[in-house]
Amino acid sequence: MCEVLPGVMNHIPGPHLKALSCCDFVRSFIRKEIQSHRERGTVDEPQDFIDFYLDQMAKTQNVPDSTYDEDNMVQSIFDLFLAGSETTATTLRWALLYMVAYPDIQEKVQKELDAALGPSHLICYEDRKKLPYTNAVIHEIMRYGNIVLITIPRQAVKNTTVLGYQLPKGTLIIPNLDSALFDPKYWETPHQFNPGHFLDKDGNFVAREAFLAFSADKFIDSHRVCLGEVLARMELFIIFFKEVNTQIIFGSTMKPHPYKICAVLQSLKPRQKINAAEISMYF
Ligand code: HEM
Repeated sequence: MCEVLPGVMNHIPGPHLKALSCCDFVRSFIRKEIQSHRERGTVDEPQDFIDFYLDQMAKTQNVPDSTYDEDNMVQSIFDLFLAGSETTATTLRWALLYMVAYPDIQEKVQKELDAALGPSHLICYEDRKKLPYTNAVIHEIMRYGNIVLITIPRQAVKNTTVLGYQLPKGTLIIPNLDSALFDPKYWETPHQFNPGHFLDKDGNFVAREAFLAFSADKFIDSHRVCLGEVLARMELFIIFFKEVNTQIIFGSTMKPHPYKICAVLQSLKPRQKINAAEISMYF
């Protein structure tokens, strides 16, 4: 309703007003950032997204119908915040919960980390190649957590065929990722948390065709994918490592119910599972 009738909804009381005011807050923060980039004047040597966008705005200022303007830049940055923060944070909340719920798996991850890297190692994304079990656990957290049930709605730009179905130009397409992530045709035990889904018989990591947590593009021949997939994979790997190795605790996605968790610093105690009761936090 807010998108269809924004003028009206702004005047009707209700919880959506708080959400709208939070959006306004983020947009005004972004505008201030853009202003400070303008004042810093680094457009000749662009350092980040805002610099590149300002550069592009300058280059296209005489191009009729150019879509590079400040309002679009604000919305693009807003989208990156929205799409990029809640998704990763929610996945990490599932990660913590599953590690508590499956202590045997947590222990295997810790053993693999200790054997491959040692407790004080500074992790980098490349290290995932030495950690097939940990990598498989992260993938299984994403599959089983299934935080984005359906993707962003898309529209067929021409008459097309998807999985044998004829879709005329203009058809609205909403891929259901949930159905692929739990499809018994592709997963041996779809309704169990089983890192073995991503391991071969020798314990090597294997990518799975039906792992569509970031997009359904492989199946529907779409060019739209998650823009932040690589960043998200890196963040998840590094923060998950930190969670398990040091036992640090920490919108529209499938979140776990609020839970209480306890964390014990590895440096203070002999290595143990996340289940002791020294520090507790609400999420
Ligand atoms: C666990 C983390 C994440 C998951 C599971 C996830 C999942 C998804 C999914 C399923 C889509 C829809 C793709 C489609 O329509 O086929 C999407 C789109 C998108 N994601 Fe992510 N995402 C994650 C993290 C991120 C991060 C870190 C960023 C950026 C910093 C990001 C930016 C975007 C953007 C901009 C789109 C829209 C792309 C477009 O419409 O062309 N995502 N994401």
